Amino acid sequence: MTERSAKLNILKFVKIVSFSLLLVILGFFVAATVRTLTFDVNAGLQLAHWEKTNNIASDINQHQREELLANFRDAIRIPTVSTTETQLNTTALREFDSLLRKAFPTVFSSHLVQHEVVANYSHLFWVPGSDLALVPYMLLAHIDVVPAEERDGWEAPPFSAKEINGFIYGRGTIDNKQSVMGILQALEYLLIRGYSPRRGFFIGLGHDEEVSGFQGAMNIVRVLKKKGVQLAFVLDEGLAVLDGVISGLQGPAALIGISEKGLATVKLSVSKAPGHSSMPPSESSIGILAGAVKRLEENPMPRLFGEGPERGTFEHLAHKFRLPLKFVMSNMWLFSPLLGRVMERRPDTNAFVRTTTAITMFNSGVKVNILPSQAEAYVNLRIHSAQSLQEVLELIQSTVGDERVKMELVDGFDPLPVSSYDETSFGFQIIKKTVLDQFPQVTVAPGICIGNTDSRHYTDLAKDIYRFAPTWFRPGDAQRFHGINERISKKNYEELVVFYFNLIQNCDIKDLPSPHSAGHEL
Ligand SMILES: CC/C=C\C/C=C\C/C=C\C/C=C\C/C=C\C/C=C\CCC(=O)O
Ligand SMILES: N[C@@H](Cc1ccccc1)C(=O)O
Ligand SMILES: [Zn+2]
Ligand SMILES: [Zn+2]
Repeated sequence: MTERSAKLNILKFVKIVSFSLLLVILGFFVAATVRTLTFDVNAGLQLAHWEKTNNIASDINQHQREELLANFRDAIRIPTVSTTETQLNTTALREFDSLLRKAFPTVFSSHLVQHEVVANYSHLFWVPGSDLALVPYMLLAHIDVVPAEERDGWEAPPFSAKEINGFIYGRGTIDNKQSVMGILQALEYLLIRGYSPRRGFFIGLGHDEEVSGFQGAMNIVRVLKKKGVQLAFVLDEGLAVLDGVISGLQGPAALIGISEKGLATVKLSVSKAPGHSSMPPSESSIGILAGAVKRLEENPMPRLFGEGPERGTFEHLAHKFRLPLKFVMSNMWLFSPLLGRVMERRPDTNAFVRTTTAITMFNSGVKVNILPSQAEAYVNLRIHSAQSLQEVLELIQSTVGDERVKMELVDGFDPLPVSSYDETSFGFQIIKKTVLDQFPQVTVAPGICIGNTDSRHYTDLAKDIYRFAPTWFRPGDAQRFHGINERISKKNYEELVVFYFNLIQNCDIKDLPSPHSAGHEL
C-alpha cells in the first residue's frame, strides 16, 4: 500500500465513524423527542363510570363554618407537645381528649361508632360497614406536636391559634391537627346527616408520633392485630398539594406519598480523661468530635436521584411542564443525574436526591476550666429509597474514619415498601378521584414522604399505605414544618373537612371501575 492510499483509507474510516456517531446521536434525539411528545403516564388511566357513592352533599353553611373553625382553634390552643419519649405533656393530652368529646358529640354517642382509648391518650375509632364483604380501610393522624417557642420569631404565639389575614397560626396547624380535627369533623357531619357506611373503617389518632409512635401507633396496631384486622389501605399524614413549589410545573400537584424515607439516628461520642484546663492535650474530645461532624457535613451521601420512586413523580408530572423542562422530565433515563445536581442545591429538594445528614444535637463540657471528658453528637439521617440502613451505617463509619469516635445506632429502619399506584390500586385511585373532584386543576402524582409517620407501624396490616392530605403548600411553606409561623388558611381547613367527608363516602364503592372503560364509552 502506498502512503497516499493508506491516508485515504484512514480518512474514509474516520468519515464512516463520525457519520455513524452522528446517526446515533440523531437517533437518540429523535427517540427522546418522540418520548417527550407522547409521554403521559396518566393517559388512559382516567377511570370512568364511578358508581355514585357520595350521596350526601358536602356543603357547609355559615353556622358550621364558624363551628368547625372554633373546634380547630380550640385544638391548636392545647399544647400537646412531645419532646422525648418520656417527656409528653400528659395534662394537655388529657385536655385534648375532653375537647374531642365536646367538639364531636355525635361521633362519641352514635351507635354506629365504637371508640376506645389506647395507651392512655391515643384514640381508635371503628365504624363498621353494612357490607361485611368489603375490606375496611383506615385513616390516621396524630395529636401531638413538636415544641415551639414564640421568641424564635413567630408572628403569633404558637399556641394562640391567632388569625392573621385569613390564616390560623399555631403549632400543629399543618402537622397534624388539621387532619385529626378534619377527619372527626367530617365524620361528625356525615353522622348528623344520616350517613352509615357500606365499607367499614378505622380512625387512629396517635399521641406520640413526634417521638416515634412506640406507645400510640404501636399499641393501636397491637389491638387491631388481636382482632385479626386486615386493611384495604391506610391513609396518613405526609405529602400535600404543592402550588408553585416545583418550578416549571404548570398548575398545582397533589403528591400522594407511596413510600417514606428510612431513618438512622446515630450517636457519636468521644471520651477523654478530664483534667485542669491549664494543661490541655493537643486535641480535646470536643475537637475530635467536631472534626468527625464536619467530615460528615462535607461529604454528603451519594446522589441517588432517579433511582427510587421519586422518578415516577416526575414522569407523572412531565406532561405538565413546558419545553425544555418537558423534554428533561420525559427522559429521566437520560437526565436524572443532571436533575439531581440541580435539586441538591436547595435543602427541600435535596431531600429527594439523597440520604440526608443532619447534625441535630451537640453536647459537651460542664465548666470553663475543666477538660471535657465526654463529647457527644446526634446525627439524624433520612435514608433514600435506593439505600439501606446497613449501607448508610457503613458510609458514616468510613467518613468519620476515626477510631476514637464511638458510634451507636439509637434508632433506625430501612426505607418503607412502595405502595401500589396503578389503575387497579383501590386506595390510590379513591384518593386521586376525591382530590380531582374537589380540585380539578391539580395533577395527581405518586411521591416520596421525606419525613416519617405513624403509618410505618402498619405494614403488617396493610400492603398499601398512603401519606397525603390536601393541605396546600406554597413556596416557603415547607419551612413552617417544625419551624416558625406554622399556619393554615381558614379556607384550606374547610377544604380538608370536605375532603375527608367525600373520601369516606367514595370508599363505599365496591370495586374500582374498569380502567379501560374510559375509551369505550358509548
Ligand atoms: C418531588 C418534589 C419536588 C420538589 C418538592 C419541593 C419541596 C418540598 C415540598 C414539600 C415537603 C413536604 C413536607 C415537609 C416535610 C415532611 C413532612 C412529612 C412527614 C411529617 C412527619 C412529621 O414530622 O410528623
Ligand atoms: N415524624 C417525625 C418524628 C419521627 C422521627 C423518626 C421516626 C419516627 C417519627 C419525623 O419524621 O421527624
Ligand atoms: Zn406529623
Ligand atoms: Zn412533625
